[in-house]
Amino acid sequence: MRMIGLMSGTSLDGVDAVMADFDARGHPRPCGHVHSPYSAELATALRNINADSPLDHLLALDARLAGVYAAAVESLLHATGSTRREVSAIALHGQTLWHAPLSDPPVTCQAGDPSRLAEATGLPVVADFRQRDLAAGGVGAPLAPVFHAALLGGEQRRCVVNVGGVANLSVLAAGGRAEAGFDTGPGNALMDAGARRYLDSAFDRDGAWAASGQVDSAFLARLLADPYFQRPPPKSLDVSTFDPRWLDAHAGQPAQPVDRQATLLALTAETIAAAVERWGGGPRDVVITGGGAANTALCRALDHRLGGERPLRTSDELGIPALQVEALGFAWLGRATLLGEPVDLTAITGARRPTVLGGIYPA
Ligand SMILES: Nc1ncnc2c1ncn2[C@@H]1O[C@H](COP(=O)(O)OP(=O)(O)OP(=O)(O)O)[C@@H](O)[C@H]1O
Ligand SMILES: CC(=O)N[C@H]1[C@@H]2OC[C@@H](O2)[C@@H](O)[C@@H]1O[C@H](C)C(=O)O
Repeated sequence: MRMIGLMSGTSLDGVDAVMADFDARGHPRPCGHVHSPYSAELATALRNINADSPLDHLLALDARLAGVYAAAVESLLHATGSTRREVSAIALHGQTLWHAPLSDPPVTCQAGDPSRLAEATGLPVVADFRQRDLAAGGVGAPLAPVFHAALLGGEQRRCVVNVGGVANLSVLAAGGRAEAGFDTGPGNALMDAGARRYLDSAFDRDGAWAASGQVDSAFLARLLADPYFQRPPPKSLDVSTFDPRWLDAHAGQPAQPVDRQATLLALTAETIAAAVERWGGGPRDVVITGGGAANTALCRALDHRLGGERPLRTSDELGIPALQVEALGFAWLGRATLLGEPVDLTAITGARRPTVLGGIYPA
């Protein structure tokens, strides 16, 4: 079976589209990747969504994103020389506009109308993966632990950390089963906001700017006092939880922007390392995926902070490029949906029972 996985995450950098071939045992092999960046205007429109955004504006973005996804699929088909007939379906994460698993009722929304995507591409689309988990009593995220187990699980106990806009951890038991997983806190989003503001750049390449500043330990301690970091799993975040307003609500910010950036990098490294230590369950190796794996200063800080005998590795070293893991993972989830296979997130999201995730929109 050949699937297309589409992931557009909380960094709002664009869409990762991955072609995945599954072997008879259901193991996916990535065989093509394109990244289609969002225009600056679209990224800003998405970033500015809030509780007061008008419904017609949200619906227009929903329709518009479907067009962006359709264009990414066309680019991927072209880049891989594949025809539509070879592809079973597209698995679409969509763009999270809202995620409030603790509100009453719990809600989550991923935009990018799957009906329009099916119509535009002529391919079936599997989408809305998080809704069923919420309906079954789960917190709707992270879903990654189950596909991290399938893609990156091994003989040894292992923690996999994805550093996107938000960071999330998967705890894999020896043999590969996912035994826990949750969002640890900020990933790149706060650092990206600093880079946009002070470097006029989408992100701080290699974390070089942050690495040239001084960590403000007192300010870092105030940020680390946020109760989210101590709360036991299951737990998941909306990107708006740890946003620049959250940061600005803390007194005593470093006077120099570069020191603030250094402190934000330390915050991401510290909250991930503390989560691994507290909930990672005994000796393990740690693998990093997502865009944060390209931030060499962050990897250095995390490796140093973990201080383990085994050095931090990127998923590239296990054969799956860090920027492709999530899109490949959604291809894996989409295949399970097509086959009617329930996914067991009970130990991760707190769902009451395994469910078949997502909806199928026929071609
Ligand atoms: N060379 C690099 N140096 C530093 N940071 C980088 C580099 N390349 C990518 N990044 C970071 O990775 C981010 C994109 O990561 P990724 O695509 O994993 O995020 P995402 O999928 O949007 O997020 P999420 O996992 O939260 O849904 C960029 O916004 C940037 O912060
Ligand atoms: C609601 C939502 O979109 N959550 C994302 C986000 O980005 C990282 C982290 O927060 C994770 O919980 C999740 O994405 C991955 C793919 C997941 O579900 O595992």
